[in-house]
Amino acid sequence: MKLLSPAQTRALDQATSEVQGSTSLELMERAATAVFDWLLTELQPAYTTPIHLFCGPGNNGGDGLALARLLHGAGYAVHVWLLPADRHSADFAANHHQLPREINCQELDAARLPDLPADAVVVDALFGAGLNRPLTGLAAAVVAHLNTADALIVAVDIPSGLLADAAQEPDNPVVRAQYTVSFELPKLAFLLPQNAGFVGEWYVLPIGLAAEVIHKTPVDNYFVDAAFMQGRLPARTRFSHKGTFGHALLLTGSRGKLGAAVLASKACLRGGVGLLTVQVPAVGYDVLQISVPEAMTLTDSATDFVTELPDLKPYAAVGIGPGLGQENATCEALRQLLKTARVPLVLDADALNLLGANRELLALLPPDSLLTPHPKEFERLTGEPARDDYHRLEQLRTFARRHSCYCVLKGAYTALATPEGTTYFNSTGNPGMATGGSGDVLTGLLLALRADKRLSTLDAALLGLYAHGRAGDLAARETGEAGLVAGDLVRFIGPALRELTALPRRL
Ligand SMILES: NC(=O)C1=CN([C@@H]2O[C@H](COP(=O)(O)OP(=O)(O)OC[C@H]3O[C@@H](n4cnc5c(N)ncnc54)[C@H](O)[C@@H]3O)[C@@H](O)[C@H]2O)[C@@H](O)CC1
Ligand SMILES: [K+]
Repeated sequence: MKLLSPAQTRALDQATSEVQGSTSLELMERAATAVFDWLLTELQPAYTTPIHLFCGPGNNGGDGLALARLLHGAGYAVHVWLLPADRHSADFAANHHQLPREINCQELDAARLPDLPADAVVVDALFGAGLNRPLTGLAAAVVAHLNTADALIVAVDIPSGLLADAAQEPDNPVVRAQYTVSFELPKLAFLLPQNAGFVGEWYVLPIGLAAEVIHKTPVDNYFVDAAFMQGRLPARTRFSHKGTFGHALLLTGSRGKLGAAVLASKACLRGGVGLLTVQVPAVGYDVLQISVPEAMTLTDSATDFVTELPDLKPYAAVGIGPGLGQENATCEALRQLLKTARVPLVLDADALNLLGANRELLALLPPDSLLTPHPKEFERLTGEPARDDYHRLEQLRTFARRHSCYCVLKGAYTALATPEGTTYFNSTGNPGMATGGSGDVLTGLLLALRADKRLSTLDAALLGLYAHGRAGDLAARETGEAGLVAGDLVRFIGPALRELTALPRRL
């Protein structure tokens, strides 16, 4: 799915009306009906549940008024609170006019803000995508009031006070919703950790906006869902052989961190690699041979850490990082790898820390390398702490452009920035995956996909991130989130990839 800017969203609304020959008021009715259906299905309020709708002066408020009418018509106990304003949008006015007289509808007054019992549902329809400055005055007081109430808050389109695609000062008033119900496409704001406390659990409801217009709208950001992944992983043909899926080399492990080497190796094999050779320090020989018999093991001349590169000729892709440690001699091996490798690279963990500590090495990164830092590793790579999540995203884009690489930023909605400046946000995964070794599994899986000669760098990266999260979701069904360990992810890579595999064409 595409992530549109507020201006593009407005343009899409208008274009939809033109293409479909409908009015913006009809579109608003569709939006309100979608929220109405969602509320009844997901929240299942009792007829006695007090539902308080807080409506602003624009179309977000118009959505709230239309929703109040629908709820009232279905027999629910609604109460409408209006934010006084000099001007109202035309569709707000139309819905205000249509509001049945029996509905209790009052203007908000700073001196007498309404009591909101704990069993009430609050609908936040104060401001939506039209917000262009921080809330002040009465609107700010209402937001503060809602945030102290125990009632359940559902934000329409976006929590009021939150900007759809830009940062705001930490003390700006923003509604803290339990649920955010948005239309057609998600917003960038929903994907960033700093907004989680405002957005809560979010839903995107289809309201039939013009697909052909969305298709033509150029964007920088994508949300990677199942539909987006369709067709990216070709099925294996009967005559495929080991060479098709490549021979991967993994440089990994140091004394006490061979578990990382084992996890990454197993993930690479489960990721479908044709052949895997693992180079570990001498101390890791038995460990690897016994734990991962499917892989070939090369040992370094050093006992405790990796210091050398084997001949790189046989390999289709090289991965480096899991459990590597940060010895100087390891750094030299990394330098050699960057200088000599002519095949796709995947760099993770200590390989990234070494790059961060020796930033002159970044100039040696071969184009199209894939880096998989988490925020702390990314900060070491840039050397500049991010002001907030939006700034960090900007840094990620700049980094990928500057170094012509694909750079991941691991997190709840892991981001992938491409050298062309596009960012993809992964949709799979769960908090159970915040556990040691999870990243090593990702590295191994990505390495397998990069060794697969059928896949572009972008598809390999998207498939790896999506399948990794999906493996976590499948594993958590069995283990629960707390009980999930990285080894469980390895077990579910196969099923996750199977779900993604394109079915052969049929007539
Ligand atoms: N995206 C879609 O496809 C659809 C959107 N609709 C709704 O329309 C909304 C956007 O409507 P609008 O563009 O009218 O915008 P809003 O309803 O978000 O509010 C805009 C109004 O608030 C004023 N305003 C902006 N910032 C303010 C501030 N800090 N303090 C006080 N006033 C402020 C503006 O001058 C304007 O009058 C969406 O969020 C959504 O709820 C739906 O009705 C129909 C479909
Ligand atoms: K809102």
